[in-house]
Amino acid sequence: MPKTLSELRAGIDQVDRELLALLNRRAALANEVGEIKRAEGSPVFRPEREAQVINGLQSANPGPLKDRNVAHIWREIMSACRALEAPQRVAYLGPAGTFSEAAALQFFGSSIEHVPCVSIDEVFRATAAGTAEYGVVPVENSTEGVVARSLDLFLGSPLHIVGETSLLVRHNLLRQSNSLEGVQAVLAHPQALAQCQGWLNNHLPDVERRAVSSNAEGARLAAGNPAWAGIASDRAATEFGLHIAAHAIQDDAFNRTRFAVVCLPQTLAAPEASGKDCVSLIVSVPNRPGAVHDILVPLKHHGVSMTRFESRPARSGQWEYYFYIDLQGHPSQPHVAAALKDLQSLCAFYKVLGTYPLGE
Ligand SMILES: O=C(O)C(=O)C[C@]1(C(=O)O)C=C[C@@H](O)C=C1
Repeated sequence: MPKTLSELRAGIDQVDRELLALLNRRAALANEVGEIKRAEGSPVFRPEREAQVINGLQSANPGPLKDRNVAHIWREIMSACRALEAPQRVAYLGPAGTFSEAAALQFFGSSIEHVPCVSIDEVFRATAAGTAEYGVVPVENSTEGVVARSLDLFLGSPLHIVGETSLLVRHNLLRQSNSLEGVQAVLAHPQALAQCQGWLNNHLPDVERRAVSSNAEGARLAAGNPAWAGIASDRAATEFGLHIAAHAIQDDAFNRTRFAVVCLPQTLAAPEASGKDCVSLIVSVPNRPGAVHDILVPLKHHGVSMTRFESRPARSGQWEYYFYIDLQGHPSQPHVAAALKDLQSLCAFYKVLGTYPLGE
């Protein structure tokens, strides 16, 4: 005899009570961990431990819950437990409703103190000055390429990278009404205007495109003028009380942005190995033939995979470049340590930006 709806709901109520008791037991344990950390003066946030918890649960997950939902749920549970130990202040490019805020929430969960900043420079400054313990900055977009300002700021910054997260960026056209009739200007961050140019050319070809400091700022302005539209996230629509006049208008359906999580080394030292890690470096090589080729040789020799290789002008006027390199692995692994040592010996400039667990 199949169970009735009310019997099934009674079953769910029972499980929820058990889950509540278990979650509170977990929170009490985290509180005790917090006391030990306070006594030791060690950091509350431990990204490698959180990565291990999630990886372990995903490997043990019998379903029917999907692995990515398991990750989501436990990130929130750990965020709540972490906040009991001590709330973490996180800086990002604001205002509320930006993709940077969404990335901060995806990485840290929702139990954080928000420190919205007016620019990427300000995120670096606020984090270096201790106004925030952590900063979240965009580094790369799958349609538009590198976020040059972030890469340039890394060069002279005391901050290092302790984590990464990537976000599927879905842009919507937001305005006071839910039609495209009468739009006279579209206001958004230049990267969003670029990521939606095909759609704008097709649907609003003669409408002015106006660059503003962030997509959330465009949405805020569109909320005050019926002839203006913004390009921003679902969250921004809710935040500013706007309609979504067109959904997912980005030209690339799989448009993703990668974000780096940064902090001062004294806030959190380089995370220990989680099993799936990455090392980010900035190097420059002497200006001579074959120098760029030579820095790849130790990687091949020691069997280390390179997952990223970007160049930025060194601004010396000499056609010199800084190379931003991501390697797979952790310096505690002998083959990675050996490759880094050989690589360093070939470089005119060498800076480890960070070692951290690979993000989602
Ligand atoms: O294991 C710890 O160090 C904890 O503080 C517990 C916990 C968790 O909730 O599992 C919370 C915060 C840390 O970032 C890592 C894990």
